[in-house]
Amino acid sequence: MIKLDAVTRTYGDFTAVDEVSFTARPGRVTGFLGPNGAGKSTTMRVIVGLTRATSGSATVSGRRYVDLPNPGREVGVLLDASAQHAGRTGRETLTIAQRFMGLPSARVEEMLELVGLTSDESSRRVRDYSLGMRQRLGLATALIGDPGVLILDEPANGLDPAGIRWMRGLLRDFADRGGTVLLSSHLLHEIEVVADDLVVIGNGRIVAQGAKSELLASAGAVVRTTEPLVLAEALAAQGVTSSYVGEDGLLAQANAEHVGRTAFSAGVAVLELRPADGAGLEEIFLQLTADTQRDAASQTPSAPHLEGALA
Ligand SMILES: Nc1ncnc2c1ncn2[C@@H]1O[C@H](COP(=O)(O)OP(=O)(O)OP(=O)(O)O)[C@@H](O)[C@H]1O
Repeated sequence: MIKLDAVTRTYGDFTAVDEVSFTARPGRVTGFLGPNGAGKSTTMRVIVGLTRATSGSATVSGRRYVDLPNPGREVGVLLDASAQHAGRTGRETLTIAQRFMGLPSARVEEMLELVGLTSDESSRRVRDYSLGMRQRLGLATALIGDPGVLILDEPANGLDPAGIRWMRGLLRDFADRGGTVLLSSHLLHEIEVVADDLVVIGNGRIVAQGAKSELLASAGAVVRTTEPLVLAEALAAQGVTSSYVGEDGLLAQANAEHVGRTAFSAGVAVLELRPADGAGLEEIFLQLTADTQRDAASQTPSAPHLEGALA
């Protein structure tokens, strides 16, 4: 379990992380989402003691990371795959971790096999690794101590599609065996597929958190119609907010049946109608973080207010 209680980190008069509280639970994959510069990495660095919190507390398995006697046995950490020692081979990197944690030497081969690094690759120096190979090595280092908690910052970065699928299975399996996974990613589809819980951060503050299923269910329905403006007005007359998605689409804050009946009453032809949960994380993400996005084009007009929906 990872528990954050009102963690704040300031740099001068800039607040990078602002009173962040959440819990990542055993048996669940918690997806940590937010736009560039939102404070994800800083929060993760605070959890593992690489950055000091200005105030608030973060614990892993009930203790501060720095107080864990053999942290690698409790928490597997992959924050920056490029930060690994470039002059060592992959095998050397793992061997050092294995010795440091007092593990049997067989763990090195097991981990190489687990992450799919061949014998030839493991003998190359890390400086000659591709980004995907570095990620695999980073995951192997995170997992070698057989920890119960994983903290991974953008682990899918650089992985090919097969690698992403493999990692998804690995994380799912880890959580299903009772492990706790905290995972940040810009790949919203990945998070949507693998995460059980979501924590969304914008400008250093949590804007939503809760079970993914609840968060997505709160997204309403996506409807494609010949006359989105007419339908948006008909929905607004019933107090239902909606926002435009694409040229002829609306994301409405009501269930699909309600939207269908409203469209029928308004005489609008419906081309497609579905609950937003199939398509929705990107839309929800953009709406929740609309005030904090740096790219105005990514904002949807009249974004409904989901903020704090599950916080
Ligand atoms: N050492 C530092 N000194 C000053 N500002 C910092 C420092 N470290 C982080 N920040 C600032 O804190 C904010 C949060 O950065 P952080 O790296 O946590 O964001 P992020 O959500 O991980 O972003 P990204 O998705 O781009 O990786 C940014 O504005 C960043 O510039």
